[in-house]
Amino acid sequence: MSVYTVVEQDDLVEFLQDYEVGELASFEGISAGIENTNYFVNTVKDGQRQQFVLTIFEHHSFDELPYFLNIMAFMAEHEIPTAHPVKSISNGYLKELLGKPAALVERLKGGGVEIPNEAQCAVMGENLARFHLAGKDFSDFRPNDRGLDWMQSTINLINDFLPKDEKCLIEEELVFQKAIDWAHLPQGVIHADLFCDNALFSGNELSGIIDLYYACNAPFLYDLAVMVNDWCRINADTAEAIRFDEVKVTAMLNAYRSQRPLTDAEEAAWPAALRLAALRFFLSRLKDKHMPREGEMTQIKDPDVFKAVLKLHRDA
Ligand SMILES: Nc1ncnc2c1ncn2[C@@H]1O[C@H](COP(=O)(O)OP(=O)(O)OP(=O)(O)O)[C@@H](O)[C@H]1O
Ligand SMILES: N[C@@H](CCO)C(=O)O
Repeated sequence: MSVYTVVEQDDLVEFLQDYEVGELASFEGISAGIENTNYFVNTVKDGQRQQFVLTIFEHHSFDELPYFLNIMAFMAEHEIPTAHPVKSISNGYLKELLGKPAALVERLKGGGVEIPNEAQCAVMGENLARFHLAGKDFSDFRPNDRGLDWMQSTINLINDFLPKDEKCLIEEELVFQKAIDWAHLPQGVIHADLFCDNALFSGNELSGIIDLYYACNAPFLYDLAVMVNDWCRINADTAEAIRFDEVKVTAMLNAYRSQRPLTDAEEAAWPAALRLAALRFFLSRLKDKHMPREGEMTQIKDPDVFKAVLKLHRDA
């Protein structure tokens, strides 16, 4: 259960007094998710039930959160399905609760998908392109803090924990990636972590994209590769047997291209983007495994999945 910060009824009643959301009716901790504390919060305003998600940020500082909350609001206002944060009376979207940064956001309908179908992959491709296009009018800038510099410092940090084959694989891949001209590909606001557990669906309808807390400015193509690597994978009992479902890959790419055609340079860089996206999550999962943060839930995300994905793309 990922409720690191326990909220009592009195705390919440007091917190909600700074919002125009009516009276607290009920609340309940959310077990999914590993980074933050999340609660479903139900209120009643003018006789109408209203539903929200309260997030207490366990790792972000007060300074970095306005960027993410502003993107969520911006995207929701530009008809990209995302959860709109709720403005408090005194301090905009960001508040403090029990000494930590906290925000109340609109609760979206639907649930996560475990094995996405072809139609859902297409919906995600289309909506990611719309997200990228809408972001062109978003004026704030945030560099990618999971880019090549982070990858290099992460491998330096975890080097001693890794078997030789993993070290070689990562080091070789970093040399390859550093030689790619990423800076000249189309860039803008990207989600950067759009895995299956960060989108809520009702049937084949996308109700919303969540967890925008890695959003940053980076090449659009990389964002698409992050998504293909998670949504279009066919998992197997062993990581070595992982494959890709080419029907889903094609559905996702074509739906993306229907909204924002890829440039020739992007088409050429696609195999490298798939590798870069695999490397990023291989490294973060290795770091979480070998150097877990203190107090973090140990819901291990398997690094071997992305090791296998990286090797698959390198061999392709
Ligand atoms: N706006 C929302 N509407 C409905 N449900 C939500 C919303 N935001 C989060 N949830 C639910 O809460 C769960 C946890 O949220 P989330 O994935 O953002 O967790 P986290 O700990 O903040 O991040 P991470 O996934 O990186 O660990 C989601 O799986 C989803 O079920
Ligand atoms: N989506 C990431 C975790 C959150 O960033 C992963 O599956 O490794």
